[in-house]
Amino acid sequence: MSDDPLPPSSPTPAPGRPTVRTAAVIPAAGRGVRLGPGAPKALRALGGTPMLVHAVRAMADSRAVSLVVVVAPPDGAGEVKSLLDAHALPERTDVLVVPGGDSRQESVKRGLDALPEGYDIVLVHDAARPLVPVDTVDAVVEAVRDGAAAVVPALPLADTVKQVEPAAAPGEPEPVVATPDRSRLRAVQTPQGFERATLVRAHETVTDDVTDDAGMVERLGLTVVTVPGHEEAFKVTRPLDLVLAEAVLARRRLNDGF
Ligand SMILES: Nc1ccn([C@@H]2O[C@H](COP(=O)(O)OP(=O)(O)OP(=O)(O)O)[C@@H](O)[C@H]2O)c(=O)n1
Ligand SMILES: C[C@](O)(CO)[C@H](O)COP(=O)(O)O
Repeated sequence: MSDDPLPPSSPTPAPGRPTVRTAAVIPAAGRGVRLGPGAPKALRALGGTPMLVHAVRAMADSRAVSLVVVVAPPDGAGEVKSLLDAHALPERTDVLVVPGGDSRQESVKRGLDALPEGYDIVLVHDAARPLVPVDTVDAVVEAVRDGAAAVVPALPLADTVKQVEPAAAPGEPEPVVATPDRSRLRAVQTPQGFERATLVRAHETVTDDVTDDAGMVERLGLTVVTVPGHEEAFKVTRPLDLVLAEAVLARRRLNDGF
């Protein structure tokens, strides 16, 4: 099994600013149905190393992050713990493993419930985004440190987006009802960063199905801000994404000389 050395990292707190501790919650309890049959997605190999290990390292590579809470498949917490014990992480990073739930939202909530006191900034990062660069992680942390309640990495869209009505019956066409102004749309990634109290309140208050944590904060009526996302922070969702992730990793290894 390949076990790459850790790349160097990132931001030091501005002089005179109190150190605010940051934890990352990694929801990794999904099955990965869209990726096809196999082990739970987070445990599948990317460059010979489980995707989850890449994601944990991506968080731990940021000097801002001192605790990573991994939310494991419900019956797989022991396996995930052994897996992480077997891979190198920076000594400054503590890791907790907790069992997840039936939805991403529930898994994140379980991770939040396990967070010890003393962490005032929380990142939520999909295990399915194993290749997010450390600069993106640091930009999110910086924006929360600068006072934002919630921060998302965001990219402009390459495709035009259509809003459709559901098909009248399976196999029937979906009528297009609108073409939103693309210049004002963004595809958002993770890690998303939050003041801990805001994220906890969102998860205690919002009960409807929202596909990202920042969306839950929006439901509280609070402002979410963006920082530039990164193409390599894409989510491994379908089989082609895994091919792309392997190619990105191979290019990095070539550039890094190993
Ligand atoms: N019950 C769940 C469902 C999802 N996730 C996590 O949420 C992240 C984003 O979800 P997604 O990419 O949709 O993963 P899956 O739910 O595994 O994918 P699919 O919908 O194809 O099954 C992933 O890291 C996934 O492990 C989770 O922790 N708990
Ligand atoms: C959180 C997220 O990755 C932001 O783009 C996304 O909403 C997760 O969606 P999924 O369908 O649960 O993968």
